[in-house]
Amino acid sequence: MWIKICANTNLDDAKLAADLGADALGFVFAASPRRVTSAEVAKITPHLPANVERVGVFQSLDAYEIARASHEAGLTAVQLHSGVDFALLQRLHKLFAGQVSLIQTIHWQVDADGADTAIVAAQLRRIAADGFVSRVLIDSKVGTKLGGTGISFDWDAARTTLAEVAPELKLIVAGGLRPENVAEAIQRLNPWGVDVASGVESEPGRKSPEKLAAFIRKARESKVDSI
Ligand SMILES: O=C(O)c1ccccc1NCC(=O)[C@H](O)[C@H](O)COP(=O)(O)O
Repeated sequence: MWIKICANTNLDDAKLAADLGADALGFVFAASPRRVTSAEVAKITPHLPANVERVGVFQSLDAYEIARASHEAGLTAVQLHSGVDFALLQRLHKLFAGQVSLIQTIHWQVDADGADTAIVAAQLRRIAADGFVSRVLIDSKVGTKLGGTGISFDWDAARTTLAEVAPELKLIVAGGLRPENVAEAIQRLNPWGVDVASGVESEPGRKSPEKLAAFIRKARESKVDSI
């Protein structure tokens, strides 16, 4: 199970998450109480173990701005967190030429009445067909809020779509995960990875060492139900 601890804002939290066994650390460049600049991230990334991915989370920037920020911050992956923009994916795929990997976020509207199933399925099929991205992060959209919501989407409604539509994609579940529910999310959705921001914080932008340790341990220990 691949584990990403997102929305890191300082070196101590990032190092602790890496020491506890996180596979990837996220840095939010989008509008957020946890927002960081590329100059701030550039002071953190050189101190992290080489095998830990450094993922920048971006919204509403063009390909050249994302590439410049990634280079300055020392990122190894970029997570596109606004709607799916296939032209942007294609440009970044070409610009990065395999040096920085891409993660596309798809949002599951928390207050939708089933309509999201068809939208998410169509996006997954198109992403798989285009082949620019192998990892897709499924996050909750709450009203107009696109990240760091602390709210889970409807796992039961999503279960069949996520399991069957594009099995070649590596799916990462996010949105409202906490130490208390990450095992259940893994059992029910059988994702390739999990991602958390607010569920391991003591306050916005500060990680809780106890919650971090518990989240990573529970995610590592989790077993999957047969779907
Ligand atoms: O974390 C944020 O504040 C944030 C704000 C705007 C866009 C993305 C953001 N986070 C990106 C992530 O990958 C989060 O881990 C993901 O949204 C889950 O957050 P949470 O529900 O708090 O675990």
